[in-house]
Amino acid sequence: MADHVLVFPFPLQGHVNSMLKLAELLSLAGLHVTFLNTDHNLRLLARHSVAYARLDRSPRFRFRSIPDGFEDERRRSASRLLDLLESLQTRSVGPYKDLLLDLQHRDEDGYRGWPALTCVIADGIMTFAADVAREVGVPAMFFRTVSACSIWSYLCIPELLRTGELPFPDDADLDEPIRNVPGMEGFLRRRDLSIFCRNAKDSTDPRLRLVRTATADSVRARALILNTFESLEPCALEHIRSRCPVTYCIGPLHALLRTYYRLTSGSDHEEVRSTASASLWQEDRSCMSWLDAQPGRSVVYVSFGSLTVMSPEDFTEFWLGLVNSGQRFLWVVRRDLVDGKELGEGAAAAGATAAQLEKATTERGYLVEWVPQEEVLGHPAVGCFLTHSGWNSTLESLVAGVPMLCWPFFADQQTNSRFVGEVWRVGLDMKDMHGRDIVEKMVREMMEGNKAEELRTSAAKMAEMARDSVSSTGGSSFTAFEKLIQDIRSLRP
Ligand SMILES: O=c1ccn([C@@H]2O[C@H](COP(=O)(O)OP(=O)(O)O[C@H]3O[C@H](CO)[C@@H](O)[C@H](O)[C@H]3O)[C@@H](O)[C@H]2O)c(=O)[nH]1
Ligand SMILES: C[C@H]1CC[C@@H]2C(C(=O)O)=CO[C@@H](O)[C@@H]21
Repeated sequence: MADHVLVFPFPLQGHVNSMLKLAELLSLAGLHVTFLNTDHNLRLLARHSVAYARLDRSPRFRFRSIPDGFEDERRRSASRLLDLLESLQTRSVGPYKDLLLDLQHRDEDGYRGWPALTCVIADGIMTFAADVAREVGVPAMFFRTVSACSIWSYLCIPELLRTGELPFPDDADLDEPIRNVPGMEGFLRRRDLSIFCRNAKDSTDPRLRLVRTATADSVRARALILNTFESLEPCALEHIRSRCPVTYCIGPLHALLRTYYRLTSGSDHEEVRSTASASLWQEDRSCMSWLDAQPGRSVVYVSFGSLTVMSPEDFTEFWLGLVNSGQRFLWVVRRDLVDGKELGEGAAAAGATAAQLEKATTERGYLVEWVPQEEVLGHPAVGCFLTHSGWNSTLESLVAGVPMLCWPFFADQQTNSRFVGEVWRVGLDMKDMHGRDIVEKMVREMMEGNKAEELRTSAAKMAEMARDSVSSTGGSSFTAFEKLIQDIRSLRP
């Protein structure tokens, strides 16, 4: 008898990336998988993702979509996250329930031989997705796309509020240590809690409430699945397990997927990095040829993920800092990276210095709108990653052994970057710092001299730990994934 899982990510790039990898893994392990997108994202995936093209032909995999309730085709940007969630909860919930009811029966929709739904794996930020599944009699598990350290800090929000550590006073010293996140007492400062905590004036702040309640609900699930590995976050995981004993750590998912490709194809699949891409935007592959022409470890790869927005001033300061550092750089400049501007206007915002910047960029830099990031990080020319510390980017950099310079924007990123700098020691944390001189100084530290060598050595060790965790001979994530499959199979009605 076969099993069938519906995987439903929150419809943003960072969530779709990891959950599509999870979905592909489930299918490689022999399960039937329905991957649920919003109509908007399915159109983008179908146009731009290499993984989509391959998976859509696979007999055990199918894509389905429902409306997200937004009328327009504009990007689902950081400023619209709460509206997007609200719209999913109110307008998409009907079509979602209808789909689940359909999938409870076999052979619907012409898919002969497809088994009835065994379980739903929903993004933990969408509590309603599991509620509806249970309502129609389908068991549900949660997948959280963020780090265990940030999840644990979110679980401590009630205690931070109770003890008065939250909200921060108006004139808060952001370097003040945080005392009520057990296990992080020695190094977590106010500034390392999510910006959602920093910005909250009281406990009713909507973003604070979202991460607090969604996280509390995620750990009440029958199982929680995380894209991390045991040896990376042992302390946070121990605390999370005190609330949610069945927590599967199966990351880094992109590395586990490579293990499975090797096992199922019998060869060391060289194309894996590109075939796994779940991009919602067109990847500009010309950057790979540009990288081919650069010396080993000479390039600073710069990307702030899919949601970060920065002021024209910060954009200019980053650009000047990179140019003044004298290093080569490859920079992902999304159309909507610079606040309220289109690509090109950001450059214009540099004002009088634009010509100077452009000349230096032509000599040493390369600006693109979107790249195949896993491949870029795996390229020998890349020496460090200037990142916003999104969890996928962090894991991709860890696996590639590339040291990180962190400039977090929001959500889990403030906490991730502290771990990169202080706990894992595989990079430097530049949070809350601004200005060309800082950028120049820190980029130089990352790329030249003793510090750079130290960071490379610890990044290489960390990469080895990550690879060990996905090894088919007893790796913790590999083993946890096998247990997860057994758990899912045991749910069959
Ligand atoms: O040019 C690019 C730039 C990025 N990526 C990929 O896009 C993903 C970006 O994900 P992430 O690094 O996690 O950043 P965000 O897009 O900002 O992700 C959101 O979702 C993550 C998972 O929940 C959170 O950790 C972040 O804080 C949140 O902003 C990664 O897999 C990258 O490989 C590309 O493929 N090409
Ligand atoms: C919807 C955004 C706010 C919190 C979400 C999140 C998480 O904690 O799961 C991380 O990054 C953002 O994409 C999500």
